[in-house]
Amino acid sequence: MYLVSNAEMRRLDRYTIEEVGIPAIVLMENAAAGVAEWAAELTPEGGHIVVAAGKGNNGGDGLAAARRLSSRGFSVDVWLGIAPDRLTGEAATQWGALQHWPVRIHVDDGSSDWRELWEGADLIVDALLGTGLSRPVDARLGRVIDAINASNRPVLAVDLPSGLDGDTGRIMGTAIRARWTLCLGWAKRGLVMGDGPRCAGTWRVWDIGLAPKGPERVGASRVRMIRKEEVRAWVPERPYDANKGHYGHLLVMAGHARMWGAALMSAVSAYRAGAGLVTVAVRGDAVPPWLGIHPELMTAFWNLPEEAPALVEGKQALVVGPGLVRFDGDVSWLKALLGKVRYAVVDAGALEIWKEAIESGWRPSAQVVVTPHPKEMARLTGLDTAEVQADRIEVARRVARSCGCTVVLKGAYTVVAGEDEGVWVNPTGNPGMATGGTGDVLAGVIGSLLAQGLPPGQAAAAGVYLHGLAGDLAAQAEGLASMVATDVIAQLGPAIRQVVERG
Ligand SMILES: NC(=O)C1=CN([C@@H]2O[C@H](COP(=O)(O)OP(=O)(O)OC[C@H]3O[C@@H](n4cnc5c(N)ncnc54)[C@H](O)[C@@H]3O)[C@@H](O)[C@H]2O)[C@H](O)CC1
Ligand SMILES: [K+]
Repeated sequence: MYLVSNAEMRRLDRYTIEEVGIPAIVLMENAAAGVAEWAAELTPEGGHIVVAAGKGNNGGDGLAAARRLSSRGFSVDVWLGIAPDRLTGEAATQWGALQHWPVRIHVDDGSSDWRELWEGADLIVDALLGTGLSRPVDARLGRVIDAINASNRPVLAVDLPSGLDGDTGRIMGTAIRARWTLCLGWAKRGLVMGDGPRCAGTWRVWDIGLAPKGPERVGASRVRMIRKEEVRAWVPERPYDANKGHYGHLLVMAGHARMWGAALMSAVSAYRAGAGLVTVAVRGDAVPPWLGIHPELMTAFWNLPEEAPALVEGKQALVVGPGLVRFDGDVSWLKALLGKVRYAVVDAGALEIWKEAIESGWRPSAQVVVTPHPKEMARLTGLDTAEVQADRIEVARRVARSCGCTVVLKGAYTVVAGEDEGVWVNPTGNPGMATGGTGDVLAGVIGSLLAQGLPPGQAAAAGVYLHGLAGDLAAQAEGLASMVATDVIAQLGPAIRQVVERG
């Protein structure tokens, strides 16, 4: 499923209308059918629905939905934010049609906030502004948006919560806080960035009949949500004659001393995600007692940085960094390491070292997946965290392009940017995953998929999807506040089963 910008959406609409020949009013009717369908599901039978309609096509969608909801037996009020004679195009057509249905109509007087109207609704349909938002919301419309929010009545937003920028997810002055959003045609980027997740509530995409080849034809940039079906196709199969050699050997170079748990969690997660063999590289020369919790793990020993590269020989992939602290000479050590393996995940403690090496002009022969969280990304790019968060997709894409690697920018709606400019956004996961160790788990899962032979983009996208899904299952079992990283590990198996098994 594509995630498009406002400008791309306009091109996609135009392509279907002008080149494919489906009239705009048909698309609007399709949109309205979806809005009416969901609104009807959300409202008690015969309940009271108030539609807030703006002056453009988003308002037109709302007017058409009002008509349909009235026909379905709901009591409908329509509020219009512009003098009716100033409506144009399809919205004007919808206004004309609406006059033949028994709905109560209110036209904005420019001064009141219509508080009582909103407070009396079982459901408010927000059709004030959609992809046409082009400037901050003015005082007049702002007053109404604030009153709708203050009413605390449930809101279903049409296409986008009004006031939210569809490109960036930024609130333009003020914005509707919707409980649900029906996104029309294609998903909009603003839903997964900035304030989008907070303003849009639960959202889904409704097919309004746009031509499926549109994104290719109009040259939409390749930003997509990761779908379960894709992940299913990527996860390696387990034929009856499988042996562990088919599923790769991963080396985990990670935490020691106070952060040994990072190594353990990465390594166990890698096994849970299907790796054939996992070796943990241990500083020192004795097997630490904590490794005994998981006797399926293998160990390799090293003391001096220059001993590290030899350990990766014969392994299909490497995870380096979780819980790792810096030590002298580490730039050349990491360079040597990334010269001896095909695939690597560079995470946490290794990211700074990797940055230094990259800035000196060096490029690894390994295909690298880096997994920064927003703060680490800020350090990598010299931006501040807010700047990273304000433009997650483009920041990730830029680093992927300039460093020649795959970038996983963690956080709500994790972004995966491939070397080839393709971007995936992950729909799974929840705020319960903001707990120590979940990043180590992710590094292990991606490393595992790399060891099993998935190319970096797929390993990263499948990894974040499965990791998030395991987190969702852990949240179901333990609750958002109580779940911990080992709960996520415990749910990796059920998550993979859910993806691999059809249905
Ligand atoms: N085009 C199509 O074929 C389809 C569009 N659909 C829906 O239409 C909207 C986009 O419609 P558009 O008329 O382009 O814009 P809006 O309705 O979002 O905005 C209306 C109007 O408002 C003005 N405006 C911009 N910013 C502000 C502001 N801050 N305050 C007040 N007014 C503002 C601007 O001049 C706009 O012209 C899309 O989201 C869909 O809902 C249908 O789905 C069918 C196909
Ligand atoms: K809207």
